[in-house]
Amino acid sequence: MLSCKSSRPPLNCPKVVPRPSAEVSTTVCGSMRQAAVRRLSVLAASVINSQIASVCDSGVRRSLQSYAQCSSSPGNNTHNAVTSGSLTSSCSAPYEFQHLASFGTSSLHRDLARGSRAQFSTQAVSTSEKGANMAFQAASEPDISYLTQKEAAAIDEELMGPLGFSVDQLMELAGLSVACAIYEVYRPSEYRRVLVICGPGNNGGDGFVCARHLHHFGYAPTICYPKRTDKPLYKGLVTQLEALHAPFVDPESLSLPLTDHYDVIVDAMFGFSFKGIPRPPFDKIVKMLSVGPDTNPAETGVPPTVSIDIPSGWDVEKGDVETTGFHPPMLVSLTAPKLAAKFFHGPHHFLGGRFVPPAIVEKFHLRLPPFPGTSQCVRIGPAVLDVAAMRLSYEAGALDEEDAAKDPVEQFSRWFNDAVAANIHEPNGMSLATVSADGRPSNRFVLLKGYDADGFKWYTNYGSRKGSDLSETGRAALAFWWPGLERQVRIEGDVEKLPSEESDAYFHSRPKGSQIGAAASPQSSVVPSRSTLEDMYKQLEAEYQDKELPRPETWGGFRLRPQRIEFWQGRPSRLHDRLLLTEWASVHAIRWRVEDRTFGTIGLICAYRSVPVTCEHDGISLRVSIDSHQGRKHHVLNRTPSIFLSIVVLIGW
Ligand SMILES: [K+]
Repeated sequence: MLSCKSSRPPLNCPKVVPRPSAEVSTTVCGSMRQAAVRRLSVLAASVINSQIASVCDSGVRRSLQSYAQCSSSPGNNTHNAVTSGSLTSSCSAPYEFQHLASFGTSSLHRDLARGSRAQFSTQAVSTSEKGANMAFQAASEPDISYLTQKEAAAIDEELMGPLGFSVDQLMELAGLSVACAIYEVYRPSEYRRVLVICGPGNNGGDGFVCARHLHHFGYAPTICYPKRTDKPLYKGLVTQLEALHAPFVDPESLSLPLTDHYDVIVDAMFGFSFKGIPRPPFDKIVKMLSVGPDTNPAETGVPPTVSIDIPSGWDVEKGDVETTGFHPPMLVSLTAPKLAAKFFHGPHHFLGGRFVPPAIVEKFHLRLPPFPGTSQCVRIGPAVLDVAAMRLSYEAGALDEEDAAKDPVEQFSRWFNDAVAANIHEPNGMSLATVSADGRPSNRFVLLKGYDADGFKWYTNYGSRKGSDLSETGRAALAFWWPGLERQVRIEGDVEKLPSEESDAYFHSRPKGSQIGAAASPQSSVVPSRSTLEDMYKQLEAEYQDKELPRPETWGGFRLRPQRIEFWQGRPSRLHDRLLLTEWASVHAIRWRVEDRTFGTIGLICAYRSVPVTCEHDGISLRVSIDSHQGRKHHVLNRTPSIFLSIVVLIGW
């Protein structure tokens, strides 16, 4: 019997955690990493704006391969490493997150260590390098109108005059858009306590509306409203917030460090009608908030500030001419940015107020970016290149083994239905990873077209790269990513072609346009021009106008018979839930068994939450007992002695 007690520091300990040793072996790789990061930043900006394939040159590929070979982050964390930036500064990540890279050895890492190649596309058939670079330029210097103070007021009058809007209507949409923009950058999981400072005019009204929506989004807003008015609109907005039990505080009670009480500040003091220098009591508040966009809230005591329409105290056209020193990291311009916004250099600039009708656009010759989908706000200005700072806390749910279906296809079905119900865009989109006979991996997104106990199906051109990889090796891996639910499903197994009758039936169920497209496209081969493809399409369209198009022999379905299915649910601090089911064949039937939960997770829970842990083993199985505030939990792991050893090392670490 072996017992060990953990004595790790609590989670909020500010201690800097050394990077895991395998990652630290970077004296040689350090400069390559920096180069990779610089290039990745440019690449990331291009990803945001356009298809990127053609800008990823061989140098980037080499740099990234170097990085991948230097790092030892666990499985999915290679993705995390790229997006959350453990390339540059793993020590700037939250304390508990820094530890995660210490655990586990992923199959991806093993594959890379064996010398397999990481996959990067270097060529795109349909995207020119020039096109991608132009898209990047466009994002850096947005083609957008900036308004003078006079124009802003004139638009206001036009909206509320001939165009029939009321002030509370516009205020509602403006405040909602600010709340939505805040949610994009400062999630309530980390920035729950919001101080909204409201001025005497409509900018202050936007602040009230924003505060109300923030409440409904899961934040805890507090209001500072130094100069009250008796106007019914404002009294109503105040009453609405009081009914939500939002506290109101006096300006005198505000003092540094504001970070003790608030995680983010909304500056709704003055908008486009501001003139001169802030008068009391706003002068003191502006002074208190006067820190640059890149300063550290822990040092200044000022949480990140979001300014509505204009950073308060700034001249509406000339910016911070009074040198208030107030430079918030986030600005939400309404209707269109005012000239002062040209002097805003913070990382987050959004446009809100999705209510500008074409009559205003025409009359004032406005150039405005389109709002995506149903969004109330759109990011403008240069894309954020601080990839290291991009991280979300996963809080959408948990996956408990006891709640999961025993049959993985049934479990997949549950999650797939959840994804459909959650309105995830194309929930049947999945990445399909294949490998050629000589070990070159490749990956792309395709659409799942059916699943049942026999496997997961999709259709493609048999002559494509994936088609030939699958014919050569007969193996593939699928991955589904459902962002709103923070869930991932990974499926690996053997692949076979579907019977031709099944491919025929599916082919003829497709819209005629898709059938012709499949027949016309010489998949994965370079075509002289797009018009060649279009000509071929038109020719087939004419030929088969009134008759059935036969399924091309080169086009059909595949089925992956799963051998491993992993269900992954994101959790806070990267302590995700994973449930891995692997197939095992008994004499009578194929069955599934649940693999052990990630050892690292158990080790982490013990090590970083300072929970008492006891381990007992009898040579065949290891019983780990953990005391937590929810009671005593037991985990039994059936593993070989070497695995026991590593678990014991993890727990004792
Ligand atoms: K403001």
